[in-house]
Amino acid sequence: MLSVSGLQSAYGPSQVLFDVELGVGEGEVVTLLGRNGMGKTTTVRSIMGLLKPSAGTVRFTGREVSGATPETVARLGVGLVPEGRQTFPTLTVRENLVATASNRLKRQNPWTLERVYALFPRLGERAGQAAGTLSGGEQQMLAVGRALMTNPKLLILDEATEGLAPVIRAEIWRCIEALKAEGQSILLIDKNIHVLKRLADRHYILEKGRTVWSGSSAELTANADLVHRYVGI
Ligand SMILES: Nc1ncnc2c1ncn2[C@@H]1O[C@H](COP(=O)(O)OP(=O)(O)OP(=O)(O)O)[C@@H](O)[C@H]1O
Repeated sequence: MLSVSGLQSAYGPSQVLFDVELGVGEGEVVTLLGRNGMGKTTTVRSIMGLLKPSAGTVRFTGREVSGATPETVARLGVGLVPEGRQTFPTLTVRENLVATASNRLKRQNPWTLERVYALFPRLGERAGQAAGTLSGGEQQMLAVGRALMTNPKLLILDEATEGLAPVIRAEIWRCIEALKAEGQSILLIDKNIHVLKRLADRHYILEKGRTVWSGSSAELTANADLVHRYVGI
C-alpha cells in the first residue's frame, strides 16, 4: 500500500533524511521508531507532500506520489493525525469532524459522526463545544476522529499519545486496536514501545535519517539491546 524507498529530504541546506526505507501493507499496523530528532516527523511530512523529497520514491497504492501536493496525497487516501493535534479551535467538535469529511474512495461502511461518537463517547457528549475548550486528550481523540472521517486507506498517527494521561492514552490505544481489528492500515509513531510490540505487526527504526533496522514484534522483543541502542529505552 505504502512503499518508501531511498527517501532523502532537507530543510533548506540542512539534510535530515538520508535513506529512509519503509513499507505498510494492506491491513498492517507498522511503527516508525527512533529517538527524538531522528527524522520520524520529517518522514511523515515527506510522505504527505508537506515537504518535497530531494531524492527517493514514495509510492501509495501503486502510484508515485513523491512531490505530489498534500491535497493529492490526502485524496488518494492517506489520513494524518499530525503531531500537536492541530484541530480548529473555534469550530465545534462536530464542525471539526465534518470539515474535512469525505468518502471519495467509496468505502463500504464509511465513518460517520455516529460511528466516531461510538468510538469516542466523549466527543459525542461534547459535540457542540468549541474544540479549543477541550482537554488535551479530548483534542487528540478529535484529531483521530477527524482523520477517520476522511475514510483513509492508510492512517498515520504522529505521536498521538504524547503528553496524555495514562487513562486517556489507554483509550487511544483501545481505539487503534479496534481499527486494526477492522483491517485499517496504520503507520504509528510513538514512544510507548511496550504497547507497540503488542499492537503492531512490524517496526522500522530510524537513526539520523536512515532506516537502520526493520523487523517483526517478535524480532524486536528478542533484540532488547537494539531497542536500547536506537530508541533509548
Ligand atoms: N522546519 C525545520 N527546519 C529545520 N530543521 C528542522 C525542521 N523541522 C525539523 N528539523 C530538524 O530535523 C531533524 C529531524 O526532526 P524530526 O522532527 O523529523 O524528528 P523526529 O524523529 O520526529 O523527532 P521528535 O520525536 O522530536 O519529533 C531534527 O534535527 C530537527 O531539528
